[in-house]
Parts: sequence; structure tokens; C-alpha cells
Amino acid sequence: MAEVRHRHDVVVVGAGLSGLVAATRLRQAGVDVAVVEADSEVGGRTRSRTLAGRTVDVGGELVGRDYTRLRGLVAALGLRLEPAAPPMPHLRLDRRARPPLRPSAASGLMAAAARLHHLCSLLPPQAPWQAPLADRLDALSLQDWLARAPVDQRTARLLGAAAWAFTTAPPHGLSLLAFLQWLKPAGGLSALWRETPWRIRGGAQQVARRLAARLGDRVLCGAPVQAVEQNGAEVAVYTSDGAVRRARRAVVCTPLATTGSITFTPQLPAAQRLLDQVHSPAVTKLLAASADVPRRGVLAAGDAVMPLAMADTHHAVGFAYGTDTALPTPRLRDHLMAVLGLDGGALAPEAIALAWHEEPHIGGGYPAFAPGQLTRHGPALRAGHDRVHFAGADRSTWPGTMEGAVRDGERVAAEIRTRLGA
Ligand SMILES: Cc1cc2nc3c(=O)[nH]c(=O)nc-3n(C[C@H](O)[C@H](O)[C@H](O)COP(=O)(O)OP(=O)(O)OC[C@H]3O[C@@H](n4cnc5c(N)ncnc54)[C@H](O)[C@@H]3O)c2cc1C
Repeated sequence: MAEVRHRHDVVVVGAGLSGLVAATRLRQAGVDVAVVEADSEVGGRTRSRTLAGRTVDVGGELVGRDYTRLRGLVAALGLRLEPAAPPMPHLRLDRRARPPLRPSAASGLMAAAARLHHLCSLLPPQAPWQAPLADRLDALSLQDWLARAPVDQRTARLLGAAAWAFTTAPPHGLSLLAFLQWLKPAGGLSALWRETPWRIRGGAQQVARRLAARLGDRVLCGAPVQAVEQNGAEVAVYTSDGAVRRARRAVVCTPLATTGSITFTPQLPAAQRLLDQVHSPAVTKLLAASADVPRRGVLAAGDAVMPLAMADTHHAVGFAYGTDTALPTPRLRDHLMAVLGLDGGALAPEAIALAWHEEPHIGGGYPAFAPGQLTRHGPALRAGHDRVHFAGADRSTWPGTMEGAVRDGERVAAEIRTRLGA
């Protein structure tokens, strides 16, 4: 196919939240920007679908109290938030642990939460790997820390299960420093327990859809970027349809798990190439329509197949990790029903499961830094390479969240504006 030539100030690779926020901020500053997206739709790891007549989120969904940048964007786009899953007081360790564990009554749990909170306070938010204690915290897995913490076995299991549920990594495979990095912006464990999460009414993908609609024909879907080449004067971005877009700068807003599939010329520095070593664990999110779930919501943690499960009056949600993600949807649905303690038939047969690690341009849930990896790879996360910049939730100070995607999109837009003098 003949080469089609386009010229812009900036080409953004990836139309997830981070790429679209970066493009929007640049556009607002009068920069000529184009966005190229591999998938047939925008939104990346936010994706909304219809289940039993209701909009559900098969990717990012819950909006925390402190998600100030996302909340501002939601309001600016004319969208609204609504209460989502129930707050943590209904947390159950697993099927065998009845009655529900009330974290406020568990003094060991509170002491561990306070210790973790203290450790979080020692980390610089922008670069936790620069903390004086960073090497020591990164050398330990969360499991190592739990084994030494002054908590009983049950509390250690609960904490491990909760961390696994939220970070997608089993406690033995997750660096303590990485867990603290995730926990810090959330305000610590006690803040998480107290929090009532929110969701975006009509689905989280609407944020990306509305941003893309405002950018109009500057956003091109179905165009996987294969190569990014730069010389001293410009960057050329090659897509699989044979087109090339030339620009003064490019920003790559793809997941860490799939960025390595793009060929960079000249080669990226070793520190950036080595980010490939950070694993993004397999995760499947399952949503099942519910005919009769309890009026009061339930949030459960600790089951082997469904470490995290929630239900409200309309639908139940569960997450499977690792090898369990390969189970067929009806089996996952049965596990979801069991961990929520619902009687047979409470969940209607209609269910949606999405295995994010099987999505060719996503490649996993989000990065889970193993012991030793965050101190080694952290400094490369947001480093650019001459005219090529990198951004995304996976590289942000709020990893694994939509807030991180928005913040990092804003960060990289400001960085590029400075370089362009825009
Ligand atoms: C199952 C699940 C549940 C989650 N739940 C929550 C939650 O409740 N709350 C929360 O805040 N966060 C949640 N998250 C995290 C949140 O969804 C993500 O952190 C955020 O959406 C990532 O945005 P991003 O723009 O950084 O990356 P992405 O959304 O992954 O966007 C990257 C884009 O780049 C595109 N791309 C990749 N390769 C190429 C290429 N070669 N050429 C062109 N385009 C390419 C991809 O198709 C994608 O559209 C969840 C994530 C998952 C997977």
C-alpha cells in the first residue's frame, strides 16, 4: 500500500484515558495533535457493555474519593457519578469465615494498617524508589512482610487476599514497596475500608468516548502502531495500514505489557527496554446479572478462584487471576455465586467475562512489580527518549487506576508543551 503522509505537532499512540487526556490538553493549548489507536474503539482498559439491559464496566469502574483529576474531568464532560459497590464493613474473608469480619473490631488488622500507613508516609509520591528505605522495602515481598508483622494468621491471610485482589498479584510475587506505592494514593488501608466507592453513571468508557468525540477526526481507531522512528528533527509513526505520521514529538500511551511490541529506532535505552521484564498478571473480570442479590451489598475477599467479589442489587462482579482466568464463564459464574454466598439461581444465567491478558493490545491487568523491580525500573517509567515521551496509568504515581491515567496524561501534555513552547 502506498505511504500516506500526515504531518502534526504531536502524535499520540493509544486512545485510552491517558492518551486522550494528553491529546485534549495539547489541543487546548493550540497544538496540532493526532491520536492513533490499535483497537476498533477508544477507552483501552475502560470498556462498557450492556448486561440484562444495564450498562456495566468490564474494565476500570470504581472511582475513589480522592480521584480529584478524574472527578473533575467527569464533571467537565457532563457525566455524573453514582454509588457503586458497598463499603468494606461487609467484607468477608471467605465462605468459611462467618460472621462477616468487621475490620474495626480487629485490632491486629488496625495495627498492621497503621504500620503500612506509616511506611507509605515515608515514600516521596513522585518517586517511591528514591526513599531512603526503598531498597529494603523493595527487597521484601508483601508475603515476607506479613510473615514478620505482629498479626495473627487470619489477619495476615485477609491482608494478603485483599492486596492480591486489588493489585492482581499474589503477596509472594509483589514487592512491599510496590504495594505501598499502590496503597499511598488510596490513603492507606483504613481509608479504603471506610470508603464508599463510586462509578460513572452510564459506564466509565463514556469519558474516553466523549474526549474522542471532542477531538473529532484527530482520533483514528483500528490503526496499530508498529514502529516509531526519530531523527534529530522529527518523529515518524508507522501504522499497520502502511501510513506514516510525522510530528515534532510523539507520546506513547500504551500499556507497559504491550509497549515492547512497537519497534523504536533508534533503540530505546536499556533501562526503558528492560521495563518489558515487569509482568502484568492475567486477570478476568466477570459480571453476572443478578435476579435476587441481597439488598445490602456484599464485598468478599479470599476465595481461591474469585479473590475479589462484589454484588449490588443489579449485578455481581468477580475477578479471577492467574490460571483460574482460563475457566469457562459458567464455572466462573458458579464460583462467584458461591463466594458471595448466594443461593442457587440468585444470579441470572446472563454473564460477561473479559480476559484482559488476552486482549492483544493490552496484555494483562496492570503491572505488578516483583521484589527488587521497582527500585530497578522505577526511574525509567516516565523517562522520555529525545522526541518520544511515555505516559499512562502503568507509569503514573497512581498505578492501576483511571486517576493515574488522567494524571499521567496531564503530566506528559505539560512536559510536551514546555518542549514545544506551546
Ligand atoms: C479488570 C480491570 C479492572 C479495573 N478496575 C479499576 C477500577 O475499578 N478503578 C480504577 O480506577 N481503575 C481500574 N482499572 C485500571 C484502569 O482501567 C487503568 O489503569 C486505566 O484505564 C489505564 O489507562 P491508560 O490510558 O493508561 O491505558 P489503556 O487504557 O490500556 O490505554 C492504552 C491504549 O493503547 C492502545 N494500544 C496498545 N498498543 C497500541 C499500538 N501498538 N498502537 C496503537 N494503540 C495501541 C490500547 O488498545 C489502548 O486503547 C482496572 C483495570 C482492569 C484491567
